[in-house]
Amino acid sequence: MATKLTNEQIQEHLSALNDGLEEQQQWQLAGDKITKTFKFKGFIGAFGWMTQVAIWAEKLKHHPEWFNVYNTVEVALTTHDADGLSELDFKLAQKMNLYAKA
Ligand SMILES: C[C@H](O)[C@H](O)[C@H]1CNC2=NC(N)=NC(=O)C2=N1
Repeated sequence: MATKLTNEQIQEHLSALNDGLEEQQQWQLAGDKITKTFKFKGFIGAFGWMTQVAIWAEKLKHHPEWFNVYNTVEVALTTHDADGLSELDFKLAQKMNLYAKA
């Protein structure tokens, strides 16, 4: 079962996650969630990325909240079982960044 991170741990993880990313591409802390909007080349770009992420989400047993319109995917990550953010949110966020680059 995932453990809820402290505010200090969240700040550390967030800095590491956003390291080297332009401001537009950074994850934001929004209450008990981290959020980011991803843009792709068209719907197939967006949906292809979602498919890759979905396979990872199943592996991690950790699933995103997301909303897709055409080439845009709005993502919010949180750990429902922990009632806050856990390591798993940052693991999944890292994978999302990685697949968005490829
Ligand atoms: C049993 C199963 O692993 C849990 O219900 C998982 C599934 N996916 C999950 N995803 C997210 N985002 N938070 C959870 O607490 C969570 N729990």
